[in-house]
Amino acid sequence: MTTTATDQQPAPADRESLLIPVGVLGARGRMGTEVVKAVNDADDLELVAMVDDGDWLFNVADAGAQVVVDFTRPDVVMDNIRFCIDNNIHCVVGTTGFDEARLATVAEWLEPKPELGVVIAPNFGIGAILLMRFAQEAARFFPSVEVVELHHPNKVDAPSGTAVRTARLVASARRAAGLPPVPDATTDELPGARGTDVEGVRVHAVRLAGLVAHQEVLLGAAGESLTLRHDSFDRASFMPGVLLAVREISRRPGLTVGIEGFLGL
Ligand SMILES: NC(=O)C1=CN([C@@H]2O[C@H](COP(=O)(O)OP(=O)(O)OC[C@H]3O[C@@H](n4cnc5c(N)ncnc54)[C@H](OP(=O)(O)O)[C@@H]3O)[C@@H](O)[C@H]2O)C=CC1
Ligand SMILES: O=C(O)C1=N[C@H](C(=O)O)C[C@H](O)C1
Repeated sequence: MTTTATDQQPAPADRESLLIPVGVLGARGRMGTEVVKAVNDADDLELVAMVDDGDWLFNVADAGAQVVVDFTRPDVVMDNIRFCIDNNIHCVVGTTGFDEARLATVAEWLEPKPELGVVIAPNFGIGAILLMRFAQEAARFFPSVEVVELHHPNKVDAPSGTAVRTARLVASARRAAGLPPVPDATTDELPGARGTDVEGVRVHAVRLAGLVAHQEVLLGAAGESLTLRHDSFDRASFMPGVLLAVREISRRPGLTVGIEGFLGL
């Protein structure tokens, strides 16, 4: 029997036209390699361009990419986003290094293109996203809180984007609850011993061979502590979130930070 477009399954030619053409930036990197695999394995996506350092960025536009996934480096990601916006390509960005100023710049670039979407997510792992949410929920009940992130030693940025976002979310929940500063009597300290300060929350970064991406949020009150921990043992853990963002982004114009909303959180 011949399958036609009126049957349950679209005819092969129609099916091809339904595939989302995807380009990957940083395609030969640790995350990029995994994204290339995930896109190739997805029935509804088509990998049309792979670009890495030294490659011609115009390849993604020439190949007709509708969505670009960027896992490159903090020092190049802004140029990549600008290029995609100029070329009317939706962006799914996992690269770290975004502060408020950078986010505001991207939002400004998007203003003249109201149909375009850019999602910037410090972490696409579902467990990591839930950990951030749980930490935010717990924050108001505990006077003390610190964040510890642990990563592979090839990571160039510290602390991790996820840790910075977690600390900001926790700090915001503490402010909303009217909590005083975290108690800390330290006056005598070797540089770095207390980590870095993100909006009043101490963040510590560990780099260790054998690790991938891990984070703990330690919360303390009189006589008790709560430890929230997430482990990405394999970069495959980020792929369901990346693919969800690729599929959703054309329906989410403007700038989105984090994929919590895509998950119904
Ligand atoms: N949001 C999330 O869920 C996750 C985010 N990340 C973040 O993603 C980023 C990448 O991480 P990771 O894959 O481990 O890093 P890698 O260094 O393994 O990969 C980055 C790749 O991008 C390449 N690159 C550099 N400049 C350009 C450019 N201008 N255009 C295209 N490609 C370029 C690099 O080449 P070269 O090596 O020659 O510089 C490298 O191949 C980091 O910021 C990391 O923190 C990581 C995991 C999960
Ligand atoms: O570089 C990594 O590996 C990771 N980077 C992201 C971050 O900085 O938060 C996400 C995850 O932690 C893995």
